[in-house]
Amino acid sequence: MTQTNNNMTVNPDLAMERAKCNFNVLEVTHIFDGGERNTLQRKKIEDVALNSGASKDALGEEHMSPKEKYENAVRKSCIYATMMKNELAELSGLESFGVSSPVIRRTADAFFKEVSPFLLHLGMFVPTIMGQCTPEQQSYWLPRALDMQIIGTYAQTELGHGTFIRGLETTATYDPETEEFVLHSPTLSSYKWWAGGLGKTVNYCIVVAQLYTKGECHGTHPFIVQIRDEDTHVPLPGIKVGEIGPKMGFNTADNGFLGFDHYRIPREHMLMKNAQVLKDGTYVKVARHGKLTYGTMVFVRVVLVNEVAFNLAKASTIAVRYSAIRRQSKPKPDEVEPQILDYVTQQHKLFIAIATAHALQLCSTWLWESFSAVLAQMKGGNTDTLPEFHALSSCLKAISTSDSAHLIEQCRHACGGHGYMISSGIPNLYNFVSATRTYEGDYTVLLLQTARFLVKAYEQAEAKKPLTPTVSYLAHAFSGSRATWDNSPDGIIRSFQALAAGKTAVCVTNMRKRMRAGLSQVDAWEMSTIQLVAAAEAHCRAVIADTYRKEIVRLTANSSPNVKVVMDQLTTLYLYYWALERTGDLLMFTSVSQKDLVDLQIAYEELLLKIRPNAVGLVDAFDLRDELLHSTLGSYDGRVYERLMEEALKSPMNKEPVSDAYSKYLRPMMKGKL
Ligand SMILES: CCCCCCCC/C=C\CCCCCCCCCCCCCCCC(=O)SCCNC(=O)CCNC(=O)[C@H](O)C(C)(C)COP(=O)(O)OP(=O)(O)OC[C@H]1O[C@@H](n2cnc3c(N)ncnc32)[C@H](O)[C@@H]1OP(=O)(O)O
Ligand SMILES: Cc1cc2nc3c(=O)[nH]c(=O)nc-3n(C[C@H](O)[C@H](O)[C@H](O)COP(=O)(O)OP(=O)(O)OC[C@H]3O[C@@H](n4cnc5c(N)ncnc54)[C@H](O)[C@@H]3O)c2cc1C
Repeated sequence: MTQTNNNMTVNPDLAMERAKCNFNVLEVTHIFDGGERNTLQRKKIEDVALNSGASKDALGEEHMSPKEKYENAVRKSCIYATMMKNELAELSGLESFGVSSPVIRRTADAFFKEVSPFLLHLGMFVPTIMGQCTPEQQSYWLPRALDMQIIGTYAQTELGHGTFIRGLETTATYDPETEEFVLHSPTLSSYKWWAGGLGKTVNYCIVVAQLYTKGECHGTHPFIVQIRDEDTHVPLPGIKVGEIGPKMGFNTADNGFLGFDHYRIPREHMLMKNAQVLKDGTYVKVARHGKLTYGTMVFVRVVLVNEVAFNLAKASTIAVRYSAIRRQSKPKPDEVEPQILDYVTQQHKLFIAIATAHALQLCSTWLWESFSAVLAQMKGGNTDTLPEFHALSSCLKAISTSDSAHLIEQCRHACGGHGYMISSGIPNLYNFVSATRTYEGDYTVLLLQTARFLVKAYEQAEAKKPLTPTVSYLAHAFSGSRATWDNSPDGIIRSFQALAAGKTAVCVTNMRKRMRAGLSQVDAWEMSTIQLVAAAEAHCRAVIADTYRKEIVRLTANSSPNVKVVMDQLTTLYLYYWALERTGDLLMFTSVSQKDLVDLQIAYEELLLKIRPNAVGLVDAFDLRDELLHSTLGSYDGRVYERLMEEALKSPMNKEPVSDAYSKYLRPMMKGKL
């Protein structure tokens, strides 16, 4: 059944797939990693972090009680944090450990099937200190946080409000007598809720509260607040803190609640980069843009695009490898059962997942570079590019998380019944990624932020004013004719832009009509929000398609011919897939004909067949070690059935030949003695 490859026993179907792959897998790995240097660095980090075996558990997390799971996650977080401070810090070339390294973050996934209770410390607490403190505050807090002498989280959301930050109820009232802020939770709905690590792990947190001074409310501001004793870890007087209970995922992250009873903190604990309260209580606004206190959220939205691309790469690796070893049905009676990867419907489910992982990975790098440019400009006092960036990061966060969650679920469907096993790895990926659609700004809410920007840009285009780069296509929205359909990649991208422009135009027209009919601006906007969300989605798809195409052309300029071909096939597949998903829109806003769409469908199906021989090579190119996949179905060697059985035998239910439930309940019932 199996054959040996590099001292590893490999399933013969997988070995056959690898033999027929016609491109250089390593070259594609370099493209995905952003260059050969990054691949080498990633591999070194993975070797140091994973070869010691410290990431492994004797008993699978899924068989532990919630308390055991949590304690095990803390244990491994401490091991990993220590590695990050020592050997990994040097390897990742960082002066201080971890904060900007997605590789370090991704490697951590080998340690946690769900997430680390330190995720919010590194993902939001530290970034907030870096982004919202004055230099003096930073020099005090940052070294302590980076060295993990203190552990923190980001407590913004309350029981009553998550989306609407301006509606938060926690108050921070300045007392000039003592030069302190008094934090208070006036209602049940004002209790902080959700912050990761808050339940049991952290001793500090960033608290976002309504600032009152001299009797006036100045809106929400961030404060750094100690909630537990630095030595005993006991919650401090005036603090009510706990864990919020079981969730769909994130069950090792001890998400918590927090309430304050007139709890006092020193004045200096307000994070004062963007606004200050002087000793006498005078409020001073420093920032040139009103929303800079939302900066950590923007940072995380950028990071999340990369995060979900990585998780989608994992799910597609699992599902494609499994589909190569799984044989099912007998369409041709004289032949052996085919690999399920040979079914065109299976290819339709899976190849878009591979292409989307590439599209999002490349977009995330581009987004990160744009973010760095915006930050550099803001350092010089210029916030002009922030609105466009907020619109861009909002829609990319919304669409990338939503598409990834959908495609991960599709990967599960592609694995049939076995995909439903926790040991397949896919349920944990789905539970993690489906939360990303909600947190850090819900899908609809963020698309509506992008829509605000689109409508303004449309009005600028109408007035023939200059447009910012990502919406420059709106300048062509007033030609009066429908965009010409052309099925070349550039032609399809132009059509996606025409959809976004057309949908935005419809929204503006409808809102104006509604206002003429007597609705207020707010109500006219509200009545148009279904279409506004659709316009923002179309805009985002145009941005992703354009960026993916441009980046792949750039990155493959010096690639070998077969790599160029397979990367071009994936990009084209992405464009065809989304054109076919949006045929109704194309008929509305472009000159596409019924025949064009029939031809496009045929071209799409032929493309699936062309990609088919390279499918396993493409997921191998993601270069995800088995430790990161945590999957019985997706391991490199394809020993799926052996692993499923090994995992089943580990179930505590199999420890005893007869369950206690037999004598307690089954037997009495069956004997009529219950
Ligand atoms: C050691 C162990 C191992 C551990 C392993 C880790 C290893 C780590 C290694 C390295 C670390 C690297 C980092 C890792 C990172 C990992 C991933 C991170 C995962 C983190 C997990 C996070 C969990 C979730 C956390 C949260 O959810 S926190 C809470 C988030 N909350 C939200 O997002 C709320 C959403 N709501 C809003 O943003 C706003 O309320 C709103 C919807 C935007 C509306 O705001 P508001 O009402 O104030 O404004 P409007 O009136 O609507 O608009 C007024 C104008 O303002 C503009 N605007 C709004 N927002 C912004 C903005 N952010 N920037 C700029 N402009 C903005 C808006 O457009 C309007 O403009 P106008 O011109 O139209 O008027
Ligand atoms: C796993 C997880 C971890 C989290 N970690 C943290 C954390 O560490 N720190 C923290 O502060 N928070 C955290 N959160 C909270 C998270 O940020 C919020 O749940 C999220 O921002 C959504 O807000 P909400 O729950 O208030 O949803 P709501 O705003 O109540 O949304 C409910 C529904 O109403 C819709 N809706 C709301 N407002 C509008 C509108 N204006 N227009 C149209 N539709 C609207 C939404 O689209 C959604 O469908 C976490 C959440 C989860 C799930």
